[in-house]
Amino acid sequence: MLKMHNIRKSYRTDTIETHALRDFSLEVNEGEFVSVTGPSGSGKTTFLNIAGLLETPTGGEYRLDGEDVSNLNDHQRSRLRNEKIGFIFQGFNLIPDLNLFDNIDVPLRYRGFNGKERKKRIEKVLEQVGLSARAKHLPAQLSGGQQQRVAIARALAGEPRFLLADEPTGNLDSLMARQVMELLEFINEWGTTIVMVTHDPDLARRAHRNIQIVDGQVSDLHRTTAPAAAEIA
Ligand SMILES: Nc1ncnc2c1ncn2[C@@H]1O[C@H](COP(=O)(O)OP(=O)(O)OP(=O)(O)O)[C@@H](O)[C@H]1O
Repeated sequence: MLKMHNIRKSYRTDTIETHALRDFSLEVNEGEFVSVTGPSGSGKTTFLNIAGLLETPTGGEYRLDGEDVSNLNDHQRSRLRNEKIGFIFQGFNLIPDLNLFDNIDVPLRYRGFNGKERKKRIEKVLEQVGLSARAKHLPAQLSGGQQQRVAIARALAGEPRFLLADEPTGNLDSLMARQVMELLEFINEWGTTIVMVTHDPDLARRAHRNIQIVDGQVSDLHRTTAPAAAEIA
């Protein structure tokens, strides 16, 4: 599903060039749940941003569903991103003035779904994350864990095949973190491929596979259980 070969990403400022990713190669199969760990500054977010087509690599090849997406223009990348990829961030990124229903509605409007289709999708995902009764609440009226579940619902409403999560439990206490992790595991069982960056070793171990990034490279591939892709095939 995701195949990166010798990806490089450098950031250049006036005085210094930082090599955030160096000869970074990785394959993620359809249906897998992959956790990504590594020291601060090792390139985890850079990898996720390239995987999610938010940034372009400086070099190397990236194939998504068999299509070479290494050199797409902004318009092509945002079209593919909207079609295939959902994002979850540490800070939830909800719009404070909009209730839950309307927060989830924003990307669906952008995608051009009609009102009936949007309502159907929003009700479905709110039910999936257990927050149907809260549709008219504002984000500030929810706990951190509930806000993250809304952010997950918003990502799911677009029915992405691929969900990218950057420290999704970083702002949560351990109970809420576990609940969010359980929700991600359910979503993965329903068929969505997940790549999750985390600093939490317990959560990282619960994925099918953990990848460590050190100095911009994959340092170790360690499979903890059989991949979901093999179960699906
Ligand atoms: N926009 C940018 N401009 C310049 N340097 C950058 C930029 N984004 C990232 N970097 C550098 O690239 C390297 C990798 O950063 P990245 O954010 O991917 O690390 P990370 O593993 O996600 O770190 P953390 O765990 O602290 O979030 C770091 O040295 C960082 O300073």
